Amino acid sequence: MTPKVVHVAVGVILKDQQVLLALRPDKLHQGGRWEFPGGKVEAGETTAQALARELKEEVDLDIAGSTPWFELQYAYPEKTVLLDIHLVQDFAGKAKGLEGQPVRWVPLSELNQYQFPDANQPILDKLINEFGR
Ligand SMILES: Nc1nc2c([nH]c(=O)n2[C@H]2C[C@H](O)[C@@H](COP(=O)(O)OP(=O)(O)OP(=O)(O)O)O2)c(=O)[nH]1
Ligand SMILES: [Mg+2]
Repeated sequence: MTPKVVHVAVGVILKDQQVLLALRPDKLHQGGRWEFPGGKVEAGETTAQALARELKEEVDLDIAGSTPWFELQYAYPEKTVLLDIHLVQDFAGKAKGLEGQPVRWVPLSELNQYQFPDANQPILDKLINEFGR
């Protein structure tokens, strides 16, 4: 079987030492874990375009732009993901879970209380290193 890599646009949305998290529904891959909002990049889209679309669809935010931060590939037993992680610090709107999912602004100092998808550890480490205080 050819290993397929799923390209995912991930938004680390920061405001006042807080980051926006959303709870993945139980039935989804890595369900029951808190994620950085985002989703699969579709054919013909740039990562930035995919991210803007996903953030509007999932959490009702309008983003003015995003800054590529880093990429991370991770092999789950069932699929391999390429997380293309962008920072978002310029946005409008009030975050709400448009798909019925809980969303929460979480202080960076409290991130250790949340369970994330297995791939996410490097994102958390880098967040604390670069933005924590
Ligand atoms: N959004 C997001 N996805 C993550 C994170 N960490 C992580 O391993 N993933 C994985 C879980 C999924 O396998 C994949 C994202 O796919 P998804 O199913 O949420 O994609 P989507 O929003 O386009 O949803 P759908 O239209 O396919 O239902 O990336 C994260 O922090 N945020
Ligand atoms: Mg998604």
